[in-house]
Amino acid sequence: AIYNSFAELPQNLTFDFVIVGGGTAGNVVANRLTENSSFSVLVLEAGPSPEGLINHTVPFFNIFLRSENPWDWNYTAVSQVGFNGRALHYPRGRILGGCSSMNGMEYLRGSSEDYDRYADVTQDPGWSWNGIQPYIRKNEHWTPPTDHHNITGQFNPAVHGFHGINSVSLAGFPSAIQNQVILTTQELAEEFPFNLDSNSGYQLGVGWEQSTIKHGKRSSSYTSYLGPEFIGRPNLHVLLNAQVTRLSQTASDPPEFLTVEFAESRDAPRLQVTASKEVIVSAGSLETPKLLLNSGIGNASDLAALGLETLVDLPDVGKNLSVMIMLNLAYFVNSTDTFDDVIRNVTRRDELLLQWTETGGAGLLGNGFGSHHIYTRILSNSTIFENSPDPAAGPNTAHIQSGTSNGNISPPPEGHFMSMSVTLNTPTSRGSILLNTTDGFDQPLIDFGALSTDFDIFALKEGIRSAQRFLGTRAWDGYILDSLNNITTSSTDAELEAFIHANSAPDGHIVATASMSPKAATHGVVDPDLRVKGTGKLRVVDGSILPFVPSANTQFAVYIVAERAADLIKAAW
Ligand SMILES: Cc1cc2nc3c(=O)[nH]c(=O)nc-3n(C[C@H](O)[C@H](O)[C@H](O)COP(=O)(O)OP(=O)(O)OC[C@H]3O[C@@H](n4cnc5c(N)ncnc54)[C@H](O)[C@@H]3O)c2cc1C
Repeated sequence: AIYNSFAELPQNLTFDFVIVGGGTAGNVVANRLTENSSFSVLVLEAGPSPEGLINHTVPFFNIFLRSENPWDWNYTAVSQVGFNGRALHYPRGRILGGCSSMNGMEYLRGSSEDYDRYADVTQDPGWSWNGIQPYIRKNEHWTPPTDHHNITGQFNPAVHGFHGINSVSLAGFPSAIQNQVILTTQELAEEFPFNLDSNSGYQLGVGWEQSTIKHGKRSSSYTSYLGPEFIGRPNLHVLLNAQVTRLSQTASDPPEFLTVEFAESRDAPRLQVTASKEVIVSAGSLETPKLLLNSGIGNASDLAALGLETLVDLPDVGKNLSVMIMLNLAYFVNSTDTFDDVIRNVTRRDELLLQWTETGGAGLLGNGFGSHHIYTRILSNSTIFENSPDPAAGPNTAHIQSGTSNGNISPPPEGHFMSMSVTLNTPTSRGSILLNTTDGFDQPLIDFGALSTDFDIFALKEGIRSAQRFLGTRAWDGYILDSLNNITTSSTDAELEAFIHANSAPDGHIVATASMSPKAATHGVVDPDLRVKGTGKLRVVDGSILPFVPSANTQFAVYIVAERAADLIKAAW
């Protein structure tokens, strides 16, 4: 069951596994471990349930969850030189389901080379593209779109799972720009070939957007993995409003940390629970390193500087942070059939919400805001590669990802738009998560290290130029009127660089703060079985263990990590 307070949790329970964080990964692990009725699991989640919160359920409304709100950790990152000194709000879900309860729902797998690289750098073939195939099938439940249109030619059924837990679907509402997008793939077929399914392992080209949406409603790790058919299991317990502040050492040689300290609020008494088998930290790429550091697991000199005793000297905790960087290009269009009015006109929004409610999820609101994804590479003879090695996982892995949308997600009061995102999928800049204080309720210092390499700036410039070539085809003639951002094909390199520093931002795809590495390696934080190095009975299972971002948004990779981790844990016990 799900409990709102510690007082509600039956006091006679004991737990084999305690999972810190009921987010994207944590709920998968909880579900899979409790398939074994002899395992008892407690999930401790800092936030509340999304039940009844319309902005979390209506897919299109995810755009209203990007600024400060009560279901967010409301982080402010440290000011970034690469962003002209801007200190940005950085959204993360503080709610059951974690970021899967508030993200953009885009379902993107990246390239097969991304996973083969994970296998290479960890020396564990289980993380390869072939190795993860069973977990793709366990996770994915392909679902028809709400309008039941003919989806032949919009995806490849052979690469999808139809019997998994988390729903994935194509949009159930046509986008007014979809024909122009497809025409562009014909007109500039060499640079932008149509790709029947960018999720096949071969991602390059232009594919239809797939989203974690079920019948016009968000499918998150909460709605799926803790769905009604699972949550009644007598061995599955989820405690909300329980923020874990520290893990306490319970054994040495190797050190174990089976006692978990948590509290319902900053000033509330600290409570404790002890697992008998393992503690699994699934608090996400920001809170996981913070928790390890607060528990004395991390770089000895960083810990000493805060007066913390080092119990396990693990220098890479919180280091190597890698995050994708994105820009949004918006263009005035010769049409009023865009979604801009849905965002700025409450009456229009209410009409559509009524339609969504009455039809059980149909219409524009039952979808995300994108239409297609475009994956491109920087040409291999490009000058940047004279001094910077190619950071992509392989020759078929995109450096840049773009998305087309029939509107602007933050439109000015007047005008109608189409927009193209430009995202750096292979960032080479690295940042860090460090403790600011030793209070588990305080925010960590989040330093993206953004745009600190020549490659990253070069790649974003190329991404803008590529978007301009995409929109410069006959397909868009007479439709695109003007650039909202004053970025044109005659903008100079210097103007593009100024635009990038002034406007780019990290997106939600952040990894590597508790990276996996080979078993014997002294670098990294977890081994390929996701055990924290130098400890016993302690694992990390979430986005933080990925040593590189895949060349795609990260929820898919996190679901797969969690599915495989659950199997590894079951096998161990
Ligand atoms: C705004 C936004 C949009 C995104 N859009 C997309 C998208 O469209 N497609 C895509 O693929 N990916 C997207 N992502 C990224 C993707 O959602 C994340 O990579 C993924 O969900 C992270 O999963 P996780 O399990 O690592 O962490 P989370 O899902 O963040 O889970 C961590 C959980 O732990 C809880 N927690 C943290 N600390 C504690 C503590 N001390 N005690 C108790 N509980 C704690 C949190 O509240 C949270 O529930 C987006 C992310 C954001 C923020």
